[in-house]
Amino acid sequence: MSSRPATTPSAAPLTSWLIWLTAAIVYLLAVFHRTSLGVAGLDAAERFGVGSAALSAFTVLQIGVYAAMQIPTGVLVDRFGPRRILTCALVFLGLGQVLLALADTYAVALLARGVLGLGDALTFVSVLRLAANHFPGKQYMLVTALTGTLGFIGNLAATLPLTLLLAGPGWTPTFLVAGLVTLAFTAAVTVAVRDTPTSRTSSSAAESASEIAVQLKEALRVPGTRLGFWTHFTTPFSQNVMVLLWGVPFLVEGQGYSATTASSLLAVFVVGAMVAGPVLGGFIGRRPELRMPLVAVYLAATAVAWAVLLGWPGQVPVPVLVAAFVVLSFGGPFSTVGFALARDYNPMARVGTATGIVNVGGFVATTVASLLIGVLLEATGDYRIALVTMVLVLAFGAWRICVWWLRARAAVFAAEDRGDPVPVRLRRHRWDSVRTSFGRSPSPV
Ligand SMILES: N[C@@H](Cc1c[nH]cn1)C(=O)NCC(=O)O
Repeated sequence: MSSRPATTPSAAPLTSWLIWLTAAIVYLLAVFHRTSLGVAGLDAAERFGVGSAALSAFTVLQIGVYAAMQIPTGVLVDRFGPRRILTCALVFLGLGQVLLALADTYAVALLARGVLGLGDALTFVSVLRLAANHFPGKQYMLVTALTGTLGFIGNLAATLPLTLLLAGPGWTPTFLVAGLVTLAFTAAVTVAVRDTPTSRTSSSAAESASEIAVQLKEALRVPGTRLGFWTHFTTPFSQNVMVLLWGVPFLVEGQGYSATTASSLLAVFVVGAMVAGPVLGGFIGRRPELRMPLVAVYLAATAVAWAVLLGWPGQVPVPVLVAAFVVLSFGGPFSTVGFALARDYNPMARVGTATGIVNVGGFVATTVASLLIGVLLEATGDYRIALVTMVLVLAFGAWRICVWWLRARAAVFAAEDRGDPVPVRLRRHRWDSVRTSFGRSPSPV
């Protein structure tokens, strides 16, 4: 069973909130830097004399670095503590952006985005690991959701304000200042962040490669980690795919709306997630036994939203699009359930590793769905057919959630039967005996 400090208070003190806020601002900065090429893409193409294929290499590199680093980040943060890893993140983010500000060749710019991607990859899991140290389980969902909300503020800052700065002071001053401010923020982290309520830094003993492999295997063996992975796989990808890539083309080419209407409609995703995150996080934190039933209801609502979007005859009216996008925008907030599962079902020393594993889920679903949509669109030229991918990925994820939900419940009941403490009290149902059909003996909670 998970080891928790015996002294965890029922509500975190103000200092914990200030420590979290400092760390969450690092995430805000990371999302700002991550999304800054969205509006700077055309300037980049002009500055470096490259076309759209070379531009997309920036995104591919960034996503590649982010994905490859999630599990190593989890391991590093468990080993060296979030304070040190967040400081490294700021250094990479700041140096990357300074390098981009001064870059005058495409190769240097690509290197800059790679360095920046490394900093970005180190951030989110570190913030959650810090939150796990400072907040009791019932506040963790809220804190995770609020972290996501701060990320959206970083995203918003990288839209109109950044456009105005690029049009005014220009590329070099804008990115130079952004990079230097990020580097300077290391001072705030050094002064304000404490890894745990009782110590400035925390680190585990040096581990060999084989011990790290065991730690990873142990985290993966826990049904709660797997359930978290599939929950994070299934809930946020609709929102991500629409916002990051296919939303505007679907609305403009597939539905015949203007580019302005399309980008205004995409704002629904940001506003919906920013509002829903804290509300959902606060509620689920108080009623953790309801989190998976609510995820199930949300996935059913997502399926209905896609059925309406894809089945509507002719152009989908704006109010219907808004309603469907509001539903899809709750995917980010619901994805935080995955991180809460990682925290609740793993010992504290392994929460970073488990969080890294869970974070990979959303990335995999978003990438697979985006690529499949592109392939199907190329083959058929029909957005409705291409976007059926979303329903298929949703159905696959929902199936995996069902499998691991039953396994996680079986592990909780087995722990209860042994007299072990469990993070969430569940009520047994008749269908809980279905677990035997999956042919697994109950794994550790
Ligand atoms: N699913 C997001 C987190 C989130 C919370 N609310 C809305 N989104 C996520 O996994 N983020 C990882 C990152 O690095 O941004």
